[in-house]
Amino acid sequence: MAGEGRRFEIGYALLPKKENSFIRESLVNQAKSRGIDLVKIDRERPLVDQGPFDCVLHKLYGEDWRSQLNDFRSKNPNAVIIDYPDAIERLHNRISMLQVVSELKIENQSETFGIPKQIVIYDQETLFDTQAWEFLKFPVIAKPLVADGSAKSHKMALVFNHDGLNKLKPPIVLQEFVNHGGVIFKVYVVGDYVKCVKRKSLPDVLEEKLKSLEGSLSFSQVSNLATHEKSDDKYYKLMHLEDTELPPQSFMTDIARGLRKAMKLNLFNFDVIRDNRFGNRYLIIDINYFPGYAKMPGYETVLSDFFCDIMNRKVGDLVVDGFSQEEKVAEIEEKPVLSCEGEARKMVINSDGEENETSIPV
Ligand SMILES: Nc1ncnc2c1ncn2[C@@H]1O[C@H](COP(=O)(O)OP(=O)(O)OP(=O)(O)O)[C@@H](O)[C@H]1O
Ligand SMILES: O=P(O)(O)O[C@H]1[C@H](OP(=O)(O)O)[C@@H](OP(=O)(O)O)[C@@H](O)[C@@H](O)[C@@H]1OP(=O)(O)O
Ligand SMILES: [Mg+2]
Ligand SMILES: [Mg+2]
Repeated sequence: MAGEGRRFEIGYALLPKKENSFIRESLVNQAKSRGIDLVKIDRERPLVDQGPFDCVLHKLYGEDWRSQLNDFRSKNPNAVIIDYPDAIERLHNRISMLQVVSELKIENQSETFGIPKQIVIYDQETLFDTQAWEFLKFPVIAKPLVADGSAKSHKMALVFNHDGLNKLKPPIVLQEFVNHGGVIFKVYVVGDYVKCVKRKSLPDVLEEKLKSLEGSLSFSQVSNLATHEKSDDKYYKLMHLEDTELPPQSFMTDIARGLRKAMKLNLFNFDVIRDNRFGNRYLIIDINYFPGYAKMPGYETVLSDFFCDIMNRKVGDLVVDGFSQEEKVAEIEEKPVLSCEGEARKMVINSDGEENETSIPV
């Protein structure tokens, strides 16, 4: 049970596609058996008139939703919001998304990590001014700058040479395509929990083929295939997914923890590729808020554990409302609320304190 006999109510607000994939009966039942009721938030009614929820779980954007969350927060100061809109917003821009990776410091002797070389292009002029981005080598991937979950924001192009530039529509990020053996690692983070899985990716591109290849190749969500689709997929077999070694778990966990703390987010995944040129160098190419957890085996248990931990304030370095527990503690009056494992925990107050800047550093 989440608490001593007490039940908790978690309200969720998700788009229909997400609701269908995530809110499965198996999850609802498992959470229920552990004292957590998952309740759909009615988008036709103000959030403040509903619940009162102990926690709001959401993946919705826009000003209206943001102000509804703010109202809810001021009326329910003890409720937890997973996650805070200002923290999520960083992931809606492919430059600010990866900035946090560049700033991350992790001590590791055997592996290194980083991001691919990239530049943001706002207009056609800069796009064709190759001097502006001469530090990038073909092939490059052109990604829409905005990553807001729309179909458009997932439309990418692999550009082999100058001819391929004509079809691109700024604002875009041009990112060096790094050969990585056709396999991508997706690292799912749920609070303290970290799980790395393999997925199919784009195949390597040989340098000598670059000139002869047509200008560019468009694609969308190449790694987002359901498991059953993969088994008969010839390409999937060709990539020897089975034979590919996962990156060291402790290394991925360190990166995940670092990102979680820096971004103040609990629910996200990040895409990692292993640079063929080095073998021990990993590049983070994408971070997604509230990804497809249902694709993780046993996701019901992982998520139910997380909900219980949140309700009992047991998540290590609990990140709620955009502040880590440590920051809250430094900033606000300390009030022990729940006792877990013999340790007094601090109450996390939904203060209206200084919110993070919403402007995106590019
Ligand atoms: N720099 C890169 N080098 C090599 N391959 C890359 C690179 N960037 C992206 N890819 C490939 O393109 C795919 C899509 O890129 P990315 O993950 O940035 O897009 P997305 O639409 O945000 O994906 P998601 O569905 O995970 O949100 C990746 O899964 C990977 O296969
Ligand atoms: O369901 P949603 O619309 O949230 O789609 C998300 C999708 O999850 P799904 O598998 O449930 O479709 C994620 O897949 P995995 O990384 O887990 O493979 C990833 O593609 C996110 O980028 C998508 O979020 P968006 O960037 O579009 O907001
Ligand atoms: Mg991705
Ligand atoms: Mg993405």
